[in-house]
Amino acid sequence: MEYVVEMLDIRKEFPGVIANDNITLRLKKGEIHALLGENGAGKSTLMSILFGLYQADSGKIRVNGKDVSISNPNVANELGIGMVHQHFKLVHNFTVTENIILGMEPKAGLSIDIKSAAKRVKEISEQYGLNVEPNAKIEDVSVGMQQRVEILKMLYRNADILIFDEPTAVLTPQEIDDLIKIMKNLIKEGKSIILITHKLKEIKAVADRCTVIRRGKYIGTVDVESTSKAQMAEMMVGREVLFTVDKPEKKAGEAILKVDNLSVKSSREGVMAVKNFSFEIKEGEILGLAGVEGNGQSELVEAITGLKPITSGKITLNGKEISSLSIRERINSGIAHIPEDRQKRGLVLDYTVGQNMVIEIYDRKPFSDRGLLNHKAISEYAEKIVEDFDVRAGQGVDSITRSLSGGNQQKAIVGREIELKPDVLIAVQPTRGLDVGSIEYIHRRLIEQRNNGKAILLVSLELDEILSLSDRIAIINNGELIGIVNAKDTNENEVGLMMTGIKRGDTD
Ligand SMILES: Nc1ncnc2c1ncn2[C@@H]1O[C@H](COP(=O)(O)OP(=O)(O)OP(=O)(O)O)[C@@H](O)[C@H]1O
Repeated sequence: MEYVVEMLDIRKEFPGVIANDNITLRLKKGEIHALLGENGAGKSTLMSILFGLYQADSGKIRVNGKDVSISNPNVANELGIGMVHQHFKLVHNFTVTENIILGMEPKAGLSIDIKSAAKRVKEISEQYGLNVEPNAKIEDVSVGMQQRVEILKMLYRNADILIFDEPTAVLTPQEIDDLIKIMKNLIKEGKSIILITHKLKEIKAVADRCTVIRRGKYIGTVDVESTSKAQMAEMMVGREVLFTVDKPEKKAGEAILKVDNLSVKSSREGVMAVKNFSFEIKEGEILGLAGVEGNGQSELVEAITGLKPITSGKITLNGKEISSLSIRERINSGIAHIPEDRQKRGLVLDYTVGQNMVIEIYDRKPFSDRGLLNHKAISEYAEKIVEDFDVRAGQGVDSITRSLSGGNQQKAIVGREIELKPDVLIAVQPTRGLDVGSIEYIHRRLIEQRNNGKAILLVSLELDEILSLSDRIAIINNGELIGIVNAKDTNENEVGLMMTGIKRGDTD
């Protein structure tokens, strides 16, 4: 049997949008098959249909050659289909093993024996090189490890058709390399994989074939080895994508944001997350903050935006100290923030897109006047953001935000914050989860802000992004400033080395 899964002419409509418009995808046994498409193209919907979370309006699914009807995820499991979602579904105060057996029916009359379950978890972990400790608590392990627990959960249920939905979006570069090895091991052991990712580099590194969809429609399936990244990008977006941004030379002006000797506590008792950290960002400058995840970047950003109190030091905006101002007062003074976690901090998912676009400024004129909301002004303002940033939503600004695809939610936040025209924009992972076309657009808008004399703090785990957008790069390690270098006179190797704590000159 050549194909383990055949999804034929799958159609799924939501109010105002055809998410899947007769899509066909065929997965061969033993291959890694990438599924590529713009934000909102319909990838998650298609995979949710395969996993039994949604029902197709029409079309056919065959598994191992047989017609099947996948009415819910239990049926998918019985057919050997497993899925690792973008947002993990683990219970934090349970152990790895407890999470893995959670929801499994005990065999008639027998309770599940945790000890033998832990033993089997260990065996599977060793067989696939997952390195998971069965008795560790989820709250104590890294995000990369949590993902491996999700992988183990599928393997424990004997899944051999594995769906990964943007698995690398939450991982550090090292964890990405490890995941690539794990996926290759899985294939060696006879599994077949569907991989959703926006990163063409990853598709090139692991996938055998790639199916491309655009606006719900099937565009084609290509052999990855003989197709270039540019060709795949063009199939996906429908136009040529430039992988570089144009950044004109510019002399930076006066310092807008100044951080002096800042120290911030970590959420772990007795530990400082940021230690005596100082830098400034000038008018017309992008300062990149590079570091391995968890080295104090989040706390630094929280301290500047007012989400977390500082322990000592000073933060000044346009010459005025803001260290003890509230979040809203800081926004009103000219700080905007694209947060790390769009679902927790960025958006209220049950509000409409329109409401979310004015969430920080609805009490200003013209959006409200003497306590009355001006719905027309709010809609017009929101519609402009949605149009400029190409936020695709079935019912435009009236769509409930939860119904937007992940990437479109991200574009909405980025648009909202840039549109505030802030003096300082704190942009944390601004392009996480975005397709290459949208990344290109957001990069252009960030550079435009800089060219207009605004200051930007760019926090990103993508070194390529830091190096191509920043004017200067500050490197953080273990909460300390390792150094600030000019982007023009450095490279990935040097910044990578500094991220491990080695100062410039230390190696001479
Ligand atoms: N439950 C829902 N209700 C209404 N519309 C929905 C729902 N789920 C998805 N959609 C719409 O269907 C379209 C496809 O969304 P989907 O999440 O499948 O895209 P995607 O390709 O996975 O995007 P991304 O790369 O941004 O994650 C989008 O326009 C989205 O707004």
